[in-house]
Amino acid sequence: MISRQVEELQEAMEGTLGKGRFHHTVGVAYTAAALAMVYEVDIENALIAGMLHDCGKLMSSQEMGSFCAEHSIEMNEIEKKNPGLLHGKIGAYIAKEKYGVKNEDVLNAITYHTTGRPAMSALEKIVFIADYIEPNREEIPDLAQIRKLSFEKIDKCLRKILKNTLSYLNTKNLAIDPMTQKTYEYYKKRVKKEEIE
Ligand SMILES: Nc1ncnc2c1ncn2[C@@H]1O[C@H](COP(=O)(O)OP(=O)(O)O)[C@@H](O)[C@H]1O
Repeated sequence: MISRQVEELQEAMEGTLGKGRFHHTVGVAYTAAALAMVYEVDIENALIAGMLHDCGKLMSSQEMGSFCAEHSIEMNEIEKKNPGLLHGKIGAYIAKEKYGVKNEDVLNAITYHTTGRPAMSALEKIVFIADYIEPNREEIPDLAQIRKLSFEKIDKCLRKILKNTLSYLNTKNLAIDPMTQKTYEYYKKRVKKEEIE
């Protein structure tokens, strides 16, 4: 059963996000819940993290920079150059301060949903993947294969998503957060190790 908290968060997101982003958000929340069933993660936490993952996206790049400065949220050089990357950190701040989320794993899943990070928790992996594969996503290379893989071999799926994301980002003229490359290297090694064992 969907909790009152999840219901309220969904209503709050419907009232604040644009229609497209709201549909994406609900897609992420329920895809994260389905992955949580497979990987034995708390379903409620997956729904909450999914519902709130983009709640930090309601501002312009300039506003993101000022928001972080005002609320003492640390910004690295890449984030200063490409403030859109800050929406994860800002989202986690809003999730905690406005929506009362206390669970650190949920807050980390929101913080790292765009870049990932090495050695992610199961919930962090699930939200990162759900953001990429949810049903409203279109026109991503190998998406059908990645969707299938996400329910079968989670680290292999992460490796594939990170590789595709890096290829895609290299075609764009923007500052790439090196965390994505680090995360890719980490999961490449991990999958290799799993294959040997
Ligand atoms: N390492 C990175 N460096 C710079 N931009 C990135 C990086 N990873 C993802 N992005 C870009 O950040 C934007 C937001 O991504 P994401 O948070 O996954 O989207 P969503 O709004 O669907 O949650 C996308 O345009 C994506 O291509």
